[in-house]
Amino acid sequence: MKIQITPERYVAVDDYFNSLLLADDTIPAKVLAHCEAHAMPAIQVAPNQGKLLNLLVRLKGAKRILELGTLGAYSTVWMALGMGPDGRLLTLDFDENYVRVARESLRIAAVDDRVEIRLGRAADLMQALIDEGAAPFDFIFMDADKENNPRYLELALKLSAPGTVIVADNVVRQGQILDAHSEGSNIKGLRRFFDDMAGNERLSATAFQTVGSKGWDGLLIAIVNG
Ligand SMILES: C[S@@+](CC[C@H](N)C(=O)[O-])C[C@H]1O[C@@H](n2cnc3c(N)ncnc32)[C@H](O)[C@@H]1O
Repeated sequence: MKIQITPERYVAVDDYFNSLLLADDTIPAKVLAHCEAHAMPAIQVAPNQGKLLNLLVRLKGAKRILELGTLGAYSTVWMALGMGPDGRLLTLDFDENYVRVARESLRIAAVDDRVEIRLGRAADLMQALIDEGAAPFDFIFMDADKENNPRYLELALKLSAPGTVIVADNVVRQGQILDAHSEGSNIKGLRRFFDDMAGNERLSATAFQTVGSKGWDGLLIAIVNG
């Protein structure tokens, strides 16, 4: 039998896995429904990627998490549920309307006691954390504008310690990452980000492609070396 590889088939495989493996994850599902009801752009992580973040947080035993790019707090909630009640998560976004929806998401998920949202430009807020001598984070999820990823990496390293895990979303962008001559600011930013990763002895990293409901994209996962 010749198997047809189609976008629909990738989505069907995700649906199959999610129906079995995410069936008990009812809280993030409620948060996603809340985001959809408020017409948030559907640019949040896919459910199986949210679960991956949750598992990575648990594998790491992360108790201090920084997120760049909150949107409706869907990924935030997945990570907050993974770190448990004694963890603290700080998430940054510059869009007041998104933050309003996100605050409600945190209440729906009952994690508002352990998650703080700061409103502003991610780079400015990260610099403020450095200036105030914030303790290192043990997990950093980069999911704001990709144009500034090189700057975010530089700042993230100042907010890290050996063992800090850094995850970055949307690093494939339908394969556009291969376009060395792209004029797109996001692709330029991502390509510089990969160059900076590659040339940095403090980091060990890998990246992989994802397909499914979010199209063809990918994640990068890195650890700060000891
Ligand atoms: C892809 S969405 C985040 C999705 C979210 N992490 C999730 O998976 O549920 C990107 C978010 O980054 C925010 N953003 C973009 N540029 C930013 C910047 N320079 N500073 C702060 N937030 C920014 C946008 O407002 C948007 O909410």
